[in-house]
Amino acid sequence: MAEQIVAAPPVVSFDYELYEGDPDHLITVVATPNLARPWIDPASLKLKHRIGRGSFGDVWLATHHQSGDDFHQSLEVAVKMLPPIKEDQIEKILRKFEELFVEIKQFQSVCWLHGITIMSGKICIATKFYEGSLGDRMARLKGGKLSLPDVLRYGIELAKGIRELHSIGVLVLNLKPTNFLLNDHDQVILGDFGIPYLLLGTPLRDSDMAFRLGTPNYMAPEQWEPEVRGPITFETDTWGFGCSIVEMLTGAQPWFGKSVEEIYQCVVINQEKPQLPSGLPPAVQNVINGCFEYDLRNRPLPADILHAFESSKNAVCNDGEWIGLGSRILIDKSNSGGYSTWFLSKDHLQVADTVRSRKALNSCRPETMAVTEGTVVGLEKDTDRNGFVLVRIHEMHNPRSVNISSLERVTCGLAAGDWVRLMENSKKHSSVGILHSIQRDGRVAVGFLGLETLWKGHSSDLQMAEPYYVGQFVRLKEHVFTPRFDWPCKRGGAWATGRISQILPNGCLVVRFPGRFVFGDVSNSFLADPAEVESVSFDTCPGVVEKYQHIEDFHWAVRPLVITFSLFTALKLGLFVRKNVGATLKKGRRNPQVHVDGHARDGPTGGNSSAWLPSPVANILFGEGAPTTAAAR
Ligand SMILES: Nc1ncnc2c1ncn2[C@@H]1O[C@H](COP(=O)(O)OP(=O)(O)OP(=O)(O)O)[C@@H](O)[C@H]1O
Repeated sequence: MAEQIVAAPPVVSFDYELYEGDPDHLITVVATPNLARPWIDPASLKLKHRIGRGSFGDVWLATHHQSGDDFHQSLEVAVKMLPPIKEDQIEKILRKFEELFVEIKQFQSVCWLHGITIMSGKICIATKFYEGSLGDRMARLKGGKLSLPDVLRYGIELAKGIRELHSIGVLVLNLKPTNFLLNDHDQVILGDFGIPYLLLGTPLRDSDMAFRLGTPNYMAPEQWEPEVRGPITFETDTWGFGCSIVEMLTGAQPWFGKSVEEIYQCVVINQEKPQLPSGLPPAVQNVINGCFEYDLRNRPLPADILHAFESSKNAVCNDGEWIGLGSRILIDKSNSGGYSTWFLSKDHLQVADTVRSRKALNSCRPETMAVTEGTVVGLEKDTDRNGFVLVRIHEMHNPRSVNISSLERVTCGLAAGDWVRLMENSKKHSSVGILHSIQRDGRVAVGFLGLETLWKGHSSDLQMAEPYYVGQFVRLKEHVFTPRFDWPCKRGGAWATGRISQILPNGCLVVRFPGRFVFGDVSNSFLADPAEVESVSFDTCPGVVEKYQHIEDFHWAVRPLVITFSLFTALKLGLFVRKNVGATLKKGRRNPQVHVDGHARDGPTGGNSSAWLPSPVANILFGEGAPTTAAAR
């Protein structure tokens, strides 16, 4: 099959045209093959030797020979040979590459692409050969780290490269110093233009590769299992950028020395973050800390990073220490409903926008909805930061000045962060998700469990869904027999009830079961599809028994406590009854007319109390020597 594809490659056109070469060799006017076509004849590529081996394939130094009627050219290129891909997928990758090729070639901070070919059944991507990478440079330095001015300079160039790729919808997903190449002007160039993104959704032959989408030490939490903990978005690259900056500043790779499983445990399960060194300009410290937010929506975008790095560039003196005041003040998330500065600055309000008070993120905390619905009629300066807007509220004469961070834009009845349901069910992904963005023209991006990337569509495809919040009790719906994820059962076999401990950006619920007792390291946390669960509360529990059972869901200790308490109460009751019965019996002996002869007239308050109790219970309550009817006689 691969041979068939090789035999029928995209038509190689050698039309002549003028071009301006790669950015390092500007305005070299030559006649050259048609640059809009990425296909390279494999016979024109000669591999010389391997210069590196990465998780996404080997890199070879090669010579690319090109010739036409009146030109001949031999160029040294680097060839990235991708891991084996299932044959029926190769054409798909080639097409994807062709779509990106022309656009990527216009970028200043992304490696110069020569083209693509297939050799020995493997996809090979030829790029300009650079002298080395930032990783190589760092390895040669004492301590392996760069000075702060260099980190800021390279950081700015990198953020620009990432922003360029994002502008055409490409995620890099593999940001790390060995992928940052250096050009002749000591500028950093993105060596990986998004190969993991190119391979996204492509079944690979190597099962280990299929499970990850990047280099573990630099991978964001959602990158490990994008369908489950995703989606992967532009902010996924922000995490990788933060890891690279930490490595440049400290000389130590994040999670160095840990196995892939250990890194997964640290990043995904324990939610740990790489440690930043101290003494950084506050703006840089804020933005890099923001890169390690677990919820990707709270992370900054490359534009925010550029802003912070550029504002700090001039505040750094020669010895690498920073001078002067930092720029942006970090909003304490605890005071802003769980939203970071970066989250809040992603949507800029405009005059005529409909707004309402912002609810706390993933929380049911009752908010004072100061603005249930209003219209923005005026903006203050710096509206993307921490400014104020004038809002006209229905039935209020004068517009009110409201802090921008306490408002959310409502379009077609929806605001970013709302729970939404897709009108048409899909088998592949959950029907309930979280709205990530809504444009003023109604275009939406939604995170759905089961999808690796954001679902894009129109608000008319969605309807509001019941919101979930952290702390809420949930149980699988009755009609769900085979849930998407494992879900524990109670003793009787019914689904257990758990409590939401976290909500992932795709709506996936992390549910803990405090009512279940588990030994040792056994996890008591389960994932759940929001479309498969229903809320459980005292109000929804129909009877007393159900209400009591719901109390047991709060903590596994409730049942043993209740049993102990019941036994204790029974014991106390027994002693109380025994005392009273004893007194009555004594009275009865003194008064022989009291006739103790049978069940009908005996009762708990009269005669021989133990007579109406089964003898074992009587023994427990009154002791072995308790008087039975016969003994009494
Ligand atoms: N265009 C290039 N010019 C010069 N050197 C390159 C080029 N592309 C990659 N390299 C170097 O080749 C080596 C291997 O690169 P490669 O990207 O395969 O490995 P990696 O970065 O460790 O892994 P990954 O496959 O995850 O990207 C690196 O040291 C890198 O700097």
